[in-house]
Amino acid sequence: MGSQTATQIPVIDLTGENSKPGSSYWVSAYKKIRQALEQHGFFVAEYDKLPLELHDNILSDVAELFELPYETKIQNTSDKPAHGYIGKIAAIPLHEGMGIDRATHLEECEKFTKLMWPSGNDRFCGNAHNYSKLMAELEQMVVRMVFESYGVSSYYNAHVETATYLLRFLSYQKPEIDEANLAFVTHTDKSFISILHQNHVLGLELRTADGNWVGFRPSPTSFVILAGDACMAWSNDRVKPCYHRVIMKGKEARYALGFFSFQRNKLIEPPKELVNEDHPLQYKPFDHMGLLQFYDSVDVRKRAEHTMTKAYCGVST
Ligand SMILES: O=C(O)CCC(=O)C(=O)O
Ligand SMILES: [Fe+2]
Repeated sequence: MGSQTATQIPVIDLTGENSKPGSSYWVSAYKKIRQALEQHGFFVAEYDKLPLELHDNILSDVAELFELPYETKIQNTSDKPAHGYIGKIAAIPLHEGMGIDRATHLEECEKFTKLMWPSGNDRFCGNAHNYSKLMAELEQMVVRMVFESYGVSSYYNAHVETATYLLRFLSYQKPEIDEANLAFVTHTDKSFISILHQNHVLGLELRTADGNWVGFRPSPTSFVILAGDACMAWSNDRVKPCYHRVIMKGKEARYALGFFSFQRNKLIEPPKELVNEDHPLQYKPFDHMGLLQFYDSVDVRKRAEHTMTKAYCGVST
């Protein structure tokens, strides 16, 4: 713990008894989480509920998934932007991604597995589903802490009821030339919260409040928690969304899992408690999928910018 390359990476221990709501540690942890999200838009959670065996198995499942033929992988389609197969992008040729929408539902994991392995792959399906359930628990713990830190826990249950989760499998092939290769462009996520987890290969970089890029040092119990644009808008601009990117170097492939929360069938708006004279209302109520579609419609260079959320649903001044 505390083993991150730069001192600026906030690491928050959510292991063991620490994840018990109401404990004195819980209160100090949510204060630190709020501070980290307001300052940098991310923190690293130390979390011990993912068994080491599942960590190892799901990452080898991801490697196996990307070995499937291209024709099979492109079957992973979605009507939602950035939810299905992504690959062969000229600017980031090392990257491929695939996704299971509503991955906490077993039938969605089954549907995906059947598409990829028509003769079945129970191990993959079970691992994807179990991983998603554990990540949903972690996401909900973080959201609960954020809501408590702002004194708006009365909104928490309704928020969780309308949450939906996307699990993405991410692959970055080893670069042919051993120099810094941009493998995922600098961007903020459009999610509410994102959780990134990965194998031992370095590459993920996060931008801190002072504008420095810091490298994430992975471990089986480390999870990067990022605030997305939707969380920024919900918090009425208190939380900062985190800019991040992937740079590949070296001789090994990097496999990672992205777990993204969204709100569905309900408009997102800042709780009235977060709007006052010092913090005038910044966003109109907005539909989360509408935000994704808007991002998908704007110029590709603008797509990575969190300011597009203002363009979509900002209150004009
Ligand atoms: O590979 C990673 O860790 C980052 C992926 C990412 O930023 C994303 O899918 O939004
Ligand atoms: Fe991202």
